[in-house]
Formats: sequence, C-alpha cells, structure tokens
Amino acid sequence: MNASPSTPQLPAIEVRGLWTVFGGGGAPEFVVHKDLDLIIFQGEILSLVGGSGTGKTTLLRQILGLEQPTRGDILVMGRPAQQIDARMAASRVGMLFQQGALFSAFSVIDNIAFPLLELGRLPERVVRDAAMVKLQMVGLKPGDAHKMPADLSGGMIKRVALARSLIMDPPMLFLDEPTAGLDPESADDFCKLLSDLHKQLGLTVVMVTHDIDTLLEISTRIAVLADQKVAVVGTPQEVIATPHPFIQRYFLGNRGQRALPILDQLTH
Ligand SMILES: Nc1ncnc2c1ncn2[C@@H]1O[C@H](COP(=O)(O)OP(=O)(O)OP(=O)(O)O)[C@@H](O)[C@H]1O
Repeated sequence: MNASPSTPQLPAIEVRGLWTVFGGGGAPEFVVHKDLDLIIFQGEILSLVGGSGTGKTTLLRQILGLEQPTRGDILVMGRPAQQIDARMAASRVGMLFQQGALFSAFSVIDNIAFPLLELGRLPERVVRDAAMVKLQMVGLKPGDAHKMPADLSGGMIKRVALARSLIMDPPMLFLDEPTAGLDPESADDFCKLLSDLHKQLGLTVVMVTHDIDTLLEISTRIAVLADQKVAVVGTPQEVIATPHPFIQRYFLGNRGQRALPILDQLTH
C-alpha cells in the first residue's frame, strides 16, 4: 500500500512559505494559509484533509496555477506554478473535480477524446484510438463508447471523467472529492481503480477527500491542514497516531468508525 522505503524521494511539487490572505482593501483580512510548507514526492498518493474552509481546494488551485498565492513559492516539477499555462497544465496534470461533469450532448468516447481533439495536433482517428485505450483502462467496455452520459451510472460517469483526465498521459493526477456522490460499493471499486492506475502508470496523485475509507486505503501519505498550515504530514499510520485534536476527532469520531477495520489492519 505505501511507497517502499527504498523509493527515491524526488519532489514533484514543492510549496514553501505559502501565505493566502483574502479580503483587504477595506474588507477585513482573512488568512487561509500562513507560512505553509509541503513537499509532494513523485509517485505518491498524497491526500489533503482538513476541516471545512482550511484551504484545501485553494491550495490545489494554486498548485495548478489557477490562483495566485499572496506570498510564497510553488514549484511543479521544478517550475513555478504561475508559469504553467492552461494548455501545458492539461498535459502535465490530469484533473478530476467533484463537478467534473461530462458534456451531456457528447457520447462517452467523444467526452474522453475532447481535450486531445481540441489540441488539434493529431488526426481524429488516432485520437479516437487513444480514447478507446483509456476507456478500457478505467474498466469500461468498448460497448460503452457510444453511450450518452444520461445513460450512465454515477460510477461510470466518474470513470469516463477519469479517462478524460488521463487522455494526455499526464504524470500527475489531481482529484477533488473523487468518490463524492457514490454509494459505498462504487466508491470502493473506484478507489481500487485509482490504486491500480497509480501503480500501473506511476502517477503522482494529489487528492482532496473527506472519505476516510479512501484516505486510509490508498494514500501513501496524508497531509492535515489545520491552524493555517500543514499541521501533520505522514503515512496513514503516523497521522492517526498523532495527538492533534482535529485528527483525533476526524479519524476516531463517528465518521471514522466505519473505517475502524482498516485502521486495525494499518496498526497491527
Ligand atoms: N476567491 C476568494 N475570495 C475570498 N475568500 C475565498 C476565496 N476562495 C476561497 N475563499 C475562502 O477561503 C477559505 C478556504 O476555502 P477552500 O474552498 O479552499 O476550503 P476547503 O478546505 O477546500 O473547504 P471545503 O472542505 O469546505 O471544500 C474559505 O473560507 C473560503 O470561503
């Protein structure tokens, strides 16, 4: 489950001295991140957790270059995040957002092919073949290719969105609440798929999730945002053993009870 100790620890993303302050100009200032540091290594599945409003989504958007921090540095594969334009970001980072809706008027295969077709660098036939490979990679069948989004289950929609985010073969995948809205069984299946793809493709995965089962099962490390910074970062075992009040409430409170068997496996 976790990266072996011999895995070389090369940074994929470095966040140093990050400050995010909203408001100002008359409105009261609101500090979301205060001198936050975080290193995400190549090939890991790092999950960001924290209470509502602790700045998880904002941090993800800053790493993607979609928002500018107030102060601090963010390097993505050694380059400042601000220098990565949208097109380059798409080829470097696959993104699966919670509202990663499909185009309802496009078939499954057209949805998957869309980012690569839009780029206009490859003939349509080649793009469609690539989309078929991705379709099967996420566990869908060739017969699903011409279905329309309205005919798909929630789990299938997530798989199509995932295939679309992988169409450019990005080395990194960002997921915001990937299992939101799925029933427990579909969430487990999706989790297993993510874990398999991570191994198979050697992806660096950064994920925001409130789903404790997902967190514990597939994260190589968990970073806990609290007190305006990364309060704790470590393997799931290390994090749950930390006596931080948020961690104790989060993992060992009611919501964590369902995950107790997984906690048990991790600690014994
Ligand atoms: N552009 C903005 N202007 C002002 N405030 C903002 C802006 N973007 C985010 N915020 C505020 O910053 C805080 C952090 O937001 P963010 O969405 O990153 O939190 P989060 O940890 O992802 O929360 P949740 O778990 O509820 O999704 C929130 O209080 C939010 O209202």
